[in-house]
Amino acid sequence: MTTKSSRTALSVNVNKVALVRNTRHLGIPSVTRAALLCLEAGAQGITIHPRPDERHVRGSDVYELAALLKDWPAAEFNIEGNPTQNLMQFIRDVRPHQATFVPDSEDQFTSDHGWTFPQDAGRLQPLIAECRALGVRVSLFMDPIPGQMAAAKAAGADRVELYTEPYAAAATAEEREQQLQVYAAAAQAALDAGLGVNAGHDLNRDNLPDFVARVPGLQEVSIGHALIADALELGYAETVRAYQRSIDAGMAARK
Ligand SMILES: CC(=O)[C@@H](O)[C@H](O)COP(=O)(O)O
Ligand SMILES: NCC(=O)COP(=O)(O)O
Repeated sequence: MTTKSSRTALSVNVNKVALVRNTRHLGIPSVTRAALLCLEAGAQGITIHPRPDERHVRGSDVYELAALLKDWPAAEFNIEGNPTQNLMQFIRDVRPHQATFVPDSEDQFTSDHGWTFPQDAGRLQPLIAECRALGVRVSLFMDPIPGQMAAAKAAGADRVELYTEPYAAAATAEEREQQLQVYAAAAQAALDAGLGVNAGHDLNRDNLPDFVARVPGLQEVSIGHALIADALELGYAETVRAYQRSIDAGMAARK
């Protein structure tokens, strides 16, 4: 359980390093080297989303990153995916710290919605139970709807990951404030249900401070697209430090 002073962990999603790597048969940019440099710079975890079509992260990346992270016991490995597709074999094989269940179709452009209860409960419960029996924490990718959180807990989840694209897409200060209130209410409902709170999708170093400051109990943010884009300009190490500064600014502003 996080306290007011608990620090929000940064988990770097390296999907987009793999996307660039896959455009040639040269093995560069290296996904494992990107993860190593981010960990050395202070990232608290690595996230991947090995999609069935292997458009970016490939099965081989999963095992290579698992091997790397064995040398980083303080860092967490978070594997995302749809447990009714290819995710569960990776979870059984490498037993990451966390499995994040995402309801994506195989050909989905990107993740754009969370699970829906009670409709999804029946097929998720046994898969959640299997992960937990393997010692793997389960986080469910969810829209910020307070009324959905108790059902996510009842399905056996440990945490929810709040889908943050609607927050990131806010075009005005008023819209951002409205969104912050939505996410704060959803996070509080998750906490009240006994769930941990993660968040991700389209977060960046500019929208991160307000989110960290206002969303209660935020344990982890997983960030990829914007962070890797920044790393193309700043390098991995300086980028991770910049995102840690954004998190620190949000922590300092917590009431
Ligand atoms: C679940 C989520 O929002 C992201 O973690 C996801 O990994 C994005 O997938 P792409 O990198 O394929 O857009
Ligand atoms: N779960 C969110 C994630 O891992 C990365 O999302 P994005 O920062 O690439 O949008």
